[in-house]
Amino acid sequence: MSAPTSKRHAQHTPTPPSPFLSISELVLPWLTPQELASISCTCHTLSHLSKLITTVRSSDASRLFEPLPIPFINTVDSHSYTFFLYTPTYLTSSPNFSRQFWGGRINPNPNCNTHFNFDSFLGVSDSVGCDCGEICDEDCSCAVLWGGEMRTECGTSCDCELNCGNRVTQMGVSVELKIVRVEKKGWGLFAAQFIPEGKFVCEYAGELLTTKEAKRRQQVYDELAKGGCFSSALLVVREFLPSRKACFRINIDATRIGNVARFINHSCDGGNLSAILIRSSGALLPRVCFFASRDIQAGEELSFSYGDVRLRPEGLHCFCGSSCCFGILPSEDT
Ligand SMILES: C[S@@+](CC[C@H](N)C(=O)[O-])C[C@H]1O[C@@H](n2cnc3c(N)ncnc32)[C@H](O)[C@@H]1O
Repeated sequence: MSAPTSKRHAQHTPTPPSPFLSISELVLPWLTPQELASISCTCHTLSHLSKLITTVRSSDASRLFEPLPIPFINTVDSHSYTFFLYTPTYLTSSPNFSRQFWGGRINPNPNCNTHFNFDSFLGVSDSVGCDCGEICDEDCSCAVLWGGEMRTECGTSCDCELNCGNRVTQMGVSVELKIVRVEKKGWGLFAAQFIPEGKFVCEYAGELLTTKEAKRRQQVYDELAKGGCFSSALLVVREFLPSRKACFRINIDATRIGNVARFINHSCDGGNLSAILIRSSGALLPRVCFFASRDIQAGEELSFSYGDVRLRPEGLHCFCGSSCCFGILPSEDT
């Protein structure tokens, strides 16, 4: 005699997810917000899944690439998040992908939680690193003090490990941050905890461009900005030689692919962040990293001055709110 099966029990037996649901969960996180919006109109299940994806996306702009989640917070309008591709460090060539998995329940991204991809760096094969062992001591030859705007760290040509104290910019964003929608400025990056003066905040990550390509893109971005609904994030940093007659120029474009630094707004008073060039042993090019230039309280917006000021009457209005505001957003004279 077989045991009776209660109707209640039969109702609660978990049913395997339908192939449609499983495939949707794998495919939808690859879609852009526009594609998600149009697909969510087609049926109730896809609408529900799209909402879940939006919630996960707005809870972490970094898609698990950084040690801490960096949420989007918006009390100003209906934007839940902004869409871009994420890279935790600079890319020396244009990415060969145009989509990135973002917002699914299981993230298949193989780079998750690896904060620093040395392989993407232009290396110097015969460069000399330190041989301090696993963790460097105070006499480490890599820890040369160059003064305010440049520092050196251990890198690929060193024996030490990633948790060596002379690799402070190589572990990703380790302070709590949030991306907040601000009236008239779009999104802005804010401190979600107290950040002491001198603390590393984040790298400026994106596509490393030739100056020719940077100039071409800047012209395109300037045209698009005239339409009013476009934010570009192309940073140009110049490193002057001691003679100051020539300079080495780094162009990083975080507009299409970048990290949370792409949300840092301009402040005419210089803001609370300093951009410092970090040269790692074994890497040919320095990285641009932001450090707190003073103590920053939880809830303060992070900002810096957008480089050389070129006051253009037709430039965008500046809403930095500082007492020395020029009224016009500086833009790079490429
Ligand atoms: C690198 S993005 C910063 C993030 C941007 N707010 C966003 O929503 O993506 C630079 C753009 O932000 C805006 N922005 C930055 N600082 C600003 C300021 N002080 N006043 C007005 N707009 C600003 C401009 O549109 C500028 O082109």
